Amino acid sequence: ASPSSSDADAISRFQEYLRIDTAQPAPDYAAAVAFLREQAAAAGLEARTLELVAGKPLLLLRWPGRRPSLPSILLNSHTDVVPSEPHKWDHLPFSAALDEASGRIYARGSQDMKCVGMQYLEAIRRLRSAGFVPDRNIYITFVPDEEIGGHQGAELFVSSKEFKEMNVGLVLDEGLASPQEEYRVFYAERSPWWLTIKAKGAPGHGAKLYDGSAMENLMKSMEAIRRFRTSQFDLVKSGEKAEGDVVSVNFAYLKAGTPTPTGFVMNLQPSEAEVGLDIRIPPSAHVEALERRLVEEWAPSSRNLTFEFKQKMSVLDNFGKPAITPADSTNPWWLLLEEAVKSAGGKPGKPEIFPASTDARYFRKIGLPAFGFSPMANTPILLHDHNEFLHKDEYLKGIGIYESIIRTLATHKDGAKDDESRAEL
Ligand code: MET
Ligand SMILES: [Zn+2]
Ligand SMILES: [Zn+2]
Repeated sequence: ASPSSSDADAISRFQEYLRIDTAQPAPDYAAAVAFLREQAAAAGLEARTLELVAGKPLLLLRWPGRRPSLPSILLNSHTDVVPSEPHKWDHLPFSAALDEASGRIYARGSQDMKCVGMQYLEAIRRLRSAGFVPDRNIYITFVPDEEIGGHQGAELFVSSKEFKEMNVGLVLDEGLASPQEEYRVFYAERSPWWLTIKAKGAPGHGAKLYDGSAMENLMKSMEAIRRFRTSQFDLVKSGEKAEGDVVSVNFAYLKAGTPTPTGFVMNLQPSEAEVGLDIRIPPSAHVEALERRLVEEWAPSSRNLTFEFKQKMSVLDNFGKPAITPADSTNPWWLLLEEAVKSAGGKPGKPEIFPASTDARYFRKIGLPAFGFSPMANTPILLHDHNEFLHKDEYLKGIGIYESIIRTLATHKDGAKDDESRAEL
């Protein structure tokens, strides 16, 4: 096949994966795994489906290395995607429509992160047909449930016997699109806290001004939360701090009022009100201070408020230190990754803290180095947004970047005596 026809085939395969509806809360994991197993077979990979939790398959692929005792490389991606509001998109989120005029492929998951999973497989196909054989074992995992916290996905997997037998030395997981020409690389991430704050208060006539209503109790909290949010956002706006270095707080939902079949009662002040918060905490944050702020300022029981965590992840690893992967010359894997991106013609950016959260935290927690990287340059950041898209040429370029990365990381640098750090890998 000519290079252009194989590119067209690669695009079609990407579209096929994108068309599988794996949106939470009811992802079609069976269809995704069936499709990916076919792709793995075509790439000549060994495949196992681990059902660590019934109905939540985790696909584990292996490209055996010449020297399987060396630490292996794990290329991870998640198969689930976040929900969407289909009617608000220009192209339906699971149509994977290729807009011929612009070259954009529109789909939920086109950036987050079905692109990366398929690019791993396409890169391996190409390396194989070029006759490349890895020194190390290369593992590729497709994990469930990342978008709801990964507890029955990556978190379970890292403590499985299958994982321990893999002798993983380095993990690659997702990053973010970059509107500039530099590819973004992430060495740590913020930890998510998802919590609800509930207010109770005296009900009463809608015409009456009085203290201690549920709405008033909750609004005072929301004002305090907003002041804090503004203080953090200002640090980003002024350029003093990066997005991943501040605490973000956003309101996810509001729930209050007395519903009727035709709307809400207007002249009744409700006895309960509730808000949902998405908070992200950088590895360096003073967590105790934030917890105190929550108890004393945002949800004080004195104002009839209670809070409940739906998700509370720690910023620390198993040794009590911030879970970060060194991204400098002390880490030979970092040097190899940078070199591989450059030699494929890409520009790696300055390493950053991922502002959202990924499964990489579970690998970092147990002390493994993990980098977040999704090769999408010159692309607006649209994950979790309407009209998420990836340009087909960026997708194809990304395959080339992974060819270089996999080739470089898979190759054991024998006799690199001039470079002590490398000899350790
Ligand atoms: N990746 C998702 C996010 O950052 C889920 C994180 S786990 C709570 O929102
Ligand atoms: Zn993701
Ligand atoms: Zn996501």
